Formats: sequence, C-alpha cells, structure tokens
Amino acid sequence: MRTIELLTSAEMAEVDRRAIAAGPFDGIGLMRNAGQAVASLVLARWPGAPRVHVLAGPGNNGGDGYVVARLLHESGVAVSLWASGKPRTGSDAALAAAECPLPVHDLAAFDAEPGDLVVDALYGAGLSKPLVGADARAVDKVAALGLAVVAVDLPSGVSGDSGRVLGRAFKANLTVTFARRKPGHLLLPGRELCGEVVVADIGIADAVVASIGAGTFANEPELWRAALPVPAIDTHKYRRGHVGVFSGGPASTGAARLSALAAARAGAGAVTVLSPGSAMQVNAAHLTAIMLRRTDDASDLDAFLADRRPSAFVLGPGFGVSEKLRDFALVVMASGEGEGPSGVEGLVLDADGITAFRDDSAPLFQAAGAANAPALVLTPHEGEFARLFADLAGDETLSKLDKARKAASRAHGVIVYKGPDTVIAAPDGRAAINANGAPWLATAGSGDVLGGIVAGLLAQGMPAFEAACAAVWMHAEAGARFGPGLIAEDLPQALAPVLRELLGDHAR
Ligand SMILES: NC(=O)C1=CN([C@@H]2O[C@H](COP(=O)(O)OP(=O)(O)OC[C@H]3O[C@@H](n4cnc5c(N)ncnc54)[C@H](OP(=O)(O)O)[C@@H]3O)[C@@H](O)[C@H]2O)[C@@H](O)CC1
Ligand SMILES: [K+]
Repeated sequence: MRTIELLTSAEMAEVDRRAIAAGPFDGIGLMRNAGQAVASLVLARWPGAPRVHVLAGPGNNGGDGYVVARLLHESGVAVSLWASGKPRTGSDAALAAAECPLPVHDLAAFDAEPGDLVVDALYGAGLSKPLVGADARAVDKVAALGLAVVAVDLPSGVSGDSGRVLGRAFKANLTVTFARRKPGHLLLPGRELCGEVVVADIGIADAVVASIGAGTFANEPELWRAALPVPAIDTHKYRRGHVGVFSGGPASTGAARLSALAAARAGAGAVTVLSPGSAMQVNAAHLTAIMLRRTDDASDLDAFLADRRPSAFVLGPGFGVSEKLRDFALVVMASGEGEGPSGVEGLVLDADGITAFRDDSAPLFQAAGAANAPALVLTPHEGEFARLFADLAGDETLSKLDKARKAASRAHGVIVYKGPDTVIAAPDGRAAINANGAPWLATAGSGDVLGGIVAGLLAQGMPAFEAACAAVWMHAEAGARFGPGLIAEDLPQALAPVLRELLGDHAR
C-alpha cells in the first residue's frame, strides 16, 4: 500500500479515532493488525535471525511491540523482550502486554549478540522529548553491535512531523508504518534513518483517511499526472505556450540558456531568451531552436509582452542582483492588471531573482496577491530562503515543511524550498515533499534547469503548484536515471524519456 497523503501525528491520531468509531476494529484490534504486519515482515525478511530483541516503550508504539513479541514467539523465534516504562493501566498497550507471555526485562540491562535483530517499538507518533538514559544507551549499543533494526512506525527519536532527531535515534533497515506515511519518513534526516519504508494496511479504510482532508503529500506522479499538459493533435507552437527567459550580461549568459532549453524540453512551444544588448552576440552564437530578443529595459519588456504574448518567464539565473531585475519582475507581475487576464501564467524567480528582493520583498509579494496576477514561483535553496525569509529560516520550532508553507502564504506564491528533501508549498496550504532526488543533481546549473522546467509547464497552462511539483520530480528523476557524470547540460535531454513515460499513451 502506498498512497500519497502524508499524515501528521495529530492527523493520524484523528484517523485512528475515526477508524475505531467506524469499525470494524477497535483500538486493540488495530494494534494487533499493526503488530501482525511487523511480525510478518520480520519473518519474511530475517528468517535466519538467531534472536529478535523487541524494545517496547510505555505507549501504543510499545503496545505494537508486545504484539510483535508474542507473534514471533508463537512462530518459534527466540525473542527477548525489553521494556522502557510500563503501559498505562487500561490502555490498549496494557492489553497487548497482558496477552504477551514472555518475561519482560528492564531495558537498562539491554544486551545482545552480533547478528541478532532489533524491533524498535519504543516511541512512534507520541515522541515528546529526547531519548535519554536507558533508551539512549540502547541506541548506542545497537549501533555499536551493528545490529539490523526494524522500526515500528518510526525509528524512535525521529519526529514524525518534522523528520528531526530528538537527542538520539535508531537507524533502521526497515520501517513499517501504518495506513499512510508521515512527513518524517520523507524529510531529512528522518528519511535516511528509516531505511526502507513499508506502509502496512491495518484495516483503516481509505475513506476514513480521506475524511481528514490532509494537505501534505509525497511528491509522486499520482499528485499531478492528471494536470500534465498534453498537446492536442491540431496544436500550434504558440498554443503550447511561450516562455521568456531573461539573460545576464555577456559574461553570464549560460544559465539563461540552460533554463531556456529546459523550458523547451518540458514542452513549451516557443522560448525566447531576452538578452541585454551587450550579450546579444554571445547569446546568438549559442542558440538555434531558441529565439533571441534584445531587452534592455522595462519598455523593451512591455513591447515583448504586447507583441509576442508570452505565457511564462524565468528571471534570475545568471542575471545579477540589480534594480533592473526588480523592475522586470514587477512589470511581469503587473501584466495581469486591467481587463481580464493577460495570458501570462507565471513568473519563476530563481537565484539572483530571489536575492534581489532580500531587503524589500513587500512589493513583489503584494503584486503576487493581486487579482489576475500571474502565479509567482520562487525556487530558493537554503541560503536563498534565509535571505528572503530570515525569521522563518531561523525559527527552530518550525520544520522545513512549516517554513515552506508559511513562506508560500506570505509570498502569495508557490515556494520550492530546494535540497535533498525539496518541499513544494502553495499559498492555499497544500505542500509536497520530494524524495526521488539523487546526489548527482547537486551540480552547477541544475537549478537553472529546474526553473526552466517549471516555466515550460506553467506556459502550457499547468496550475502553479502542480507545475512546480511535476518539475521537481521530473528534474530529480532525469538526474537520478542519468547517474554519475551528470552535468546540467545533460538534464534537458534526459527529461525526454521521463516525460514520455509520464505521458504514457498520450506520448504517441
Ligand atoms: N489505535 C491507535 O491509536 C494505534 C496506534 N498505533 C501505534 O501507536 C503509536 C502512537 O502511540 P502513542 O500515541 O501512545 O505514542 P508513543 O509513540 O507510543 O509514545 C507515547 C508514550 O511515550 C512517552 N514518551 C514519548 N517520548 C519519550 C521519550 N523520549 N522518553 C521517554 N518517554 C517518552 C510518552 O510520555 P509523555 O509524552 O506522555 O510524557 C507516552 O507515554 C503509533 O506510533 C503506532 O505505533 C498502532 O498500534 C495502530 C493503532
Ligand atoms: K519506534
């Protein structure tokens, strides 16, 4: 089971409540199902483990652990059961503990042999403080012995909401979670500590999950595939959208050309590099399918908007932090003023396009909030995010997900907060976490390509949140498939097979 909603701990608790109210399983019923799912995976994946150590905490995560211990014991596995704290009288966990015939050892005395397996059922959704004392010692001992770990719901110490480690955490080989994944399974460092994540069906109906109206998703094609632009048979190039990419001066034109190529590969019917006069020659020497137009000031841009009806822009890559950049951005964002929409679907601001607004973002964000304004998409990496949203970046209480959401709401735009766990957030509160990235993507010019893909999709009328999510996924997928040796120039070409697969029958 792998559906794309991600549930916070509060949402998961509410799902549990509603599932129990709807039946057929009560709390202990769900817990037995959860324990059964974990025990089955342990038996299937580690059939030869000489001994399984189940570490059980005081809450329902520990309750799952008592079920696992009992089922493995009933299957003939040698099981040692170690407890940290006691289940509360009358709780489901207390019932599960009462059903388990094994002796309970104090976790403080935890010991194991190399080759044994650990089932970590100390803390899950209810993690509320750092692991200390016997819990922390157990983490260290397991690491020192190099034991394989199966985590129940989450590796203990990892926050399901933020992916952060509270004090110390287990590093699992396999994490078995229930009903849906949680943000902490995708956000770093949580994702790395989970190992493989399996989502087990414990009898909670999809309709119950849907009733929560979760707004956080794993960024997978299911989220946006239906919104991908599909060219009609009778299409012509301008109906497939026209992207304008602003070029920097003569010594820094490459970034814009990378964006332009990527926009074209993402399906824009036409792409124009808007170049300062001083860089016309160098751009002309390097462009073939991409058009070129001299654009020195706001009146040149106005003329382009009027003559060529562009539908999306990329501004920032290689441009230089300047007053001119701010002017251009505000001209594009104001292009929706007047009677009806202008036909400009969106503006992607990347790199210098973000930095240029560091000291005065209000006019940009205000323009983005106006009726009929083109969609604003900002694609900051961590450093750029901190320049534009210093207060959010420095707030230790916020997860990366929270930060991106708050920034999107403030900017009235879509935020693509880049990194190995890129978060895409929309001003309406939706957010997605990307997890198909690869280290090869961390290469100069990679971000320019991403900006171009977003604009290429926007230009074809794809809604901004979906366009940003699709672009992030496609960019990562193309990079991951290319693998070692990847440079940014390879990425636009590498998009083609990814797009072909996504479009399926529409690609023919
Ligand atoms: N029907 C259901 O609901 C189902 C739930 N399921 C399972 O339940 C899990 C959630 O259970 P849960 O809410 O009881 O939270 P859990 O993670 O066990 O921890 C809470 C306890 O630990 C304590 N504690 C926390 N951190 C601590 C620390 N660092 N050091 C020491 N103590 C610490 C905390 O103390 P407190 O915060 O109250 O002081 C409290 O006593 C979920 O992950 C899934 O596995 C499945 O069975 C499916 C059906
Ligand atoms: K756990």
